[in-house]
Amino acid sequence: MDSIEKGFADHARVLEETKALIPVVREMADVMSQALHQGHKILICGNGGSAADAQHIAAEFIGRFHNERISLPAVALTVDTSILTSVANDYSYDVVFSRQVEGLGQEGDVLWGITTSGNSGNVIKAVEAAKKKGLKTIVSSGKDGGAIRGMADISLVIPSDVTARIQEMHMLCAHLICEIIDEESWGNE
Ligand SMILES: O=C(CO)[C@@H](O)[C@H](O)[C@H](O)[C@H](O)COP(=O)(O)O
Ligand SMILES: [Zn+2]
Repeated sequence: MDSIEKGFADHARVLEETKALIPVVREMADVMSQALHQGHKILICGNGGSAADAQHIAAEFIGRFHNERISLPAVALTVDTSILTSVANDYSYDVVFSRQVEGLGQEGDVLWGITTSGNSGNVIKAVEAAKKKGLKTIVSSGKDGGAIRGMADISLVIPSDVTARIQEMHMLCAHLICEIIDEESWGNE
C-alpha cells in the first residue's frame, strides 16, 4: 500500500470509528443552536490548520452554508493580526485567544476551541477564560484528549493519533453542525 492508499484507508477507519460520536456532534449543534436563537454568539479558536478551520466555520455562520437565512454571529479569534501580535508581544502567545474571550465574550456565548492534541496552551487558556465569564465551552480534539480533556462542557475527541486525520473529522463534524443549524427556522430573528 502506498502512502496515498494508506491515507484513504486510515481516513475510512477513523471515519467509521468517529460514527460513535454522532450523539456528541448532535449535542454540539444543540448547544450552539440554542445560544444563537437566544441572541448569543460563537467564538472559535485554534492553531495552524485548526485556525483555518475556525475561520472556515465562522464564514459558514456569518455568510451562508447552503440555505438563505439571516447572518448568524460567529467570530474566529485567529484573524486580527494586530490583536494577535500585540497580545503575543506584550503578554504571551498563550493568552492570544483568552484575552479576546475576556474582551468579547459574554455570558451565554459559546467558545469553540479546536486542538488536535488537546495541549495547545492558548486554547486551554481560552476555555478557562470562557468558563470564568459564563460562556458555554466546546472542544474538538483528538489523540488522548490532552490536557484540555474534561475541561469543556462538551468534548469531541476524535479516535486517532494522526493530526491530519483528526482535522479531517473535525471539519466533517463542523460541516454537519452547520447543516443542522442552517436547516432550522431563523425567520427575521
Ligand atoms: O495543519 C496542521 C497539520 O495538519 C498544522 O498546521 C497544525 O495545525 C499545527 O501544528 C498546530 O499548531 C497543532 O496544534 P494542535 O492541533 O495540537 O492544537
Ligand atoms: Zn494540515
